[in-house]
Amino acid sequence: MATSCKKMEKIQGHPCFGGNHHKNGRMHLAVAPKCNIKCGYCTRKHDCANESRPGVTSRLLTPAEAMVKVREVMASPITGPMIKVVGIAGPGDPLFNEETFETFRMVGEEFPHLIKCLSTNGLLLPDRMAQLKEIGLHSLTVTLNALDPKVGAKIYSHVYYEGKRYSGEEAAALLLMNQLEGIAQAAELGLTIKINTVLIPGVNDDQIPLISQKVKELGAFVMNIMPLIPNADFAHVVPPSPEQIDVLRKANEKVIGQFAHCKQCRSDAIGLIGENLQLENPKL
Ligand SMILES: C[S@+](CC[C@H](N)C(=O)[O-])C[C@H]1O[C@@H](n2cnc3c(N)ncnc32)[C@H](O)[C@@H]1O
Ligand code: SF4
Repeated sequence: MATSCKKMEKIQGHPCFGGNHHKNGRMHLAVAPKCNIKCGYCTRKHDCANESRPGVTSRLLTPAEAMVKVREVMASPITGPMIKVVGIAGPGDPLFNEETFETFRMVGEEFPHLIKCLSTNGLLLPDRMAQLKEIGLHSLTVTLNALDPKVGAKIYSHVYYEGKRYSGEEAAALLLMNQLEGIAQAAELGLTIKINTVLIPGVNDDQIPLISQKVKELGAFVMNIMPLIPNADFAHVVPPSPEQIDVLRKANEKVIGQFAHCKQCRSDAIGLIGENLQLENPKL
């Protein structure tokens, strides 16, 4: 399907989907604390202003507090002109928190020109797709680390779905089924889809080419192969070097476009990619 002009315009405004990342910024709203799965590399316990990695936030916001922040950021001469995207990326899983939907509704009413963007592990994508359509989501990022449930079982210790806790291969297979179905539905809806894949050396190396092929077929726009930040169960794993990531991206770019500017942002980052103006100016 050809990408429409309106869609292209929005993609060009989005720094995390190949848009101009020197000019266009994003604002993450940390309104989603709970998560419904457990990735072996994830830790959300620390709150350190100097630490910049996914899952870290200085303070959780309620939807009303998030709106106060959006108004301040949009009114500021420093950030107002650069912010094109409002994203919800945690610190937990946005689809598992009602606050995500409430916040997007309020943002849409007051700032309809801001691009709405969300990152998820994908478990609830099929269940939440109608709501994502209703709030006018534009860009969706899904983290997909394995196509083989045997590999998935090494990454995910449990999955909590419809009131039941799953573990092992059963958990990984359930997560995968919903991720693939969710990506297909999102593509059908016309969302711009990025796939995050965390490279965990010795665990999911062989999954990367399979994932790139599969998500291209399903209609994803771009892939973001990210290096593991050694933490939690994977604290002992030596992370891949930037050169290794580069080689992998090059090997897969013929299959699907590769995003190369990811700075593995915090859940409350504001500014250009790699920047968090909030930390420099807590008033923001
Ligand atoms: C902005 S998203 C958060 C949304 C959702 N919780 C998820 O995991 O998809 C954060 C991204 O950083 C990844 N991430 C979290 N901890 C990480 C770590 N220690 N090393 C590398 N990537 C990590 C997640 O897998 C996800 O792709
Ligand atoms: S889905 Fe995201 S928030 Fe949940 S455990 Fe994994 S990385 Fe952490």
